Amino acid sequence: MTSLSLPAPAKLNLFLHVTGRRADGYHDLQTVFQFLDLSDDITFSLRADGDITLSPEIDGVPAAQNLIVRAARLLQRHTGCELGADIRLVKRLPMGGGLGGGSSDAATALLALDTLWQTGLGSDRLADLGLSLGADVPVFVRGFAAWAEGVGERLQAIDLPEPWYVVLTPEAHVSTAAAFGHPELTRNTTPITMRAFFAGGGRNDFEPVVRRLSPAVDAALEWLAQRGSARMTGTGACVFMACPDRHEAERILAQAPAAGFISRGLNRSPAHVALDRILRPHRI
Ligand SMILES: C[C@@](CO)(OP(=O)(O)O)[C@H](O)COP(=O)(O)OP(=O)(O)OC[C@H]1O[C@@H](n2ccc(N)nc2=O)[C@H](O)[C@@H]1O
Ligand SMILES: Nc1ncnc2c1ncn2[C@@H]1O[C@H](COP(=O)(O)OP(=O)(O)O)[C@@H](O)[C@H]1O
Repeated sequence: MTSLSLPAPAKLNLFLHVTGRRADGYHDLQTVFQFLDLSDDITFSLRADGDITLSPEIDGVPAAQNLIVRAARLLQRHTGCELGADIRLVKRLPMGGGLGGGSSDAATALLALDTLWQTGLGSDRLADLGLSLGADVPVFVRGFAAWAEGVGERLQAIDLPEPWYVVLTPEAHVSTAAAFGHPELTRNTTPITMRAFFAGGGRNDFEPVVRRLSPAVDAALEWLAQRGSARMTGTGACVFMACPDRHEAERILAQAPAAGFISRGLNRSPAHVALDRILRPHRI
């Protein structure tokens, strides 16, 4: 195999609790991750000389800081692999919106290059490696919808309904570090059980602080909440609502005062579905 194309899907945090602050300054979380069928697409072509190239570059993100290139370099360093890759990125996921696009791109790079370079780490070790790039990378590497604890690395598969979502993308950039560092963030939410989540429990602890930081997020949440159960994903700025069907999601989006998209919730990452098809084309 000399080249490989894989999607890098978005995620939603169906709820997000901050349950404590750790000695290293990071925060313990409880969350549920589900994937969306909206993805970036990334093509990896083998190079024999060890170079990593990325095109096109993302405006404002130099290639060396792009999580795709950082993931590729990390895998090279970790395995001693002397191969390289030319990488083409089709970016569709809004950035900095709590949809996890950068982490998902990094995870897809780890999965694709582990295959293309035949470094054979597999998803457990890739997930450990990916954690050093970002707290959201492991769930994308593992590829199953998950109940998550710790900083998001302790994952347990969870079987969720796969509804159509309407997702609004208000014009706001909310820095993850600023949201975690906000003096008014609730940092001691009592952990809940999976049963309580399925009974409708859980919220996003970042909503109050992000609504105060961003009038656009506040307005989008207020508008969506008039139509059903609306929530913010991650540290924002995107907000979402599950709908009974695709038609209803389209209808709500058409009336929305902010830009957005509709997308299906998925319990299995499209990156894994695509990789399985490539590696095991004859399996039913
Ligand atoms: C909040 C979540 C929920 O899924 O999503 P996003 O809103 O970013 O999508 C994630 O936990 C975000 O993970 P990620 O975006 O990978 O964060 P990182 O780059 O690892 O961390 C950025 C900064 O946020 C703070 N941080 C992050 C995670 C965490 N559990 N505790 C923290 O205090 C730290 O100050 C860190 O330096
Ligand atoms: N491949 C990438 N795609 C998106 N963002 C990236 C990428 N590589 C690095 N970044 C940086 O990561 C930041 C967070 O991006 P993203 O993962 O889309 O948002 P979030 O963490 O809110 O879900 C971006 O603003 C950008 O500076």
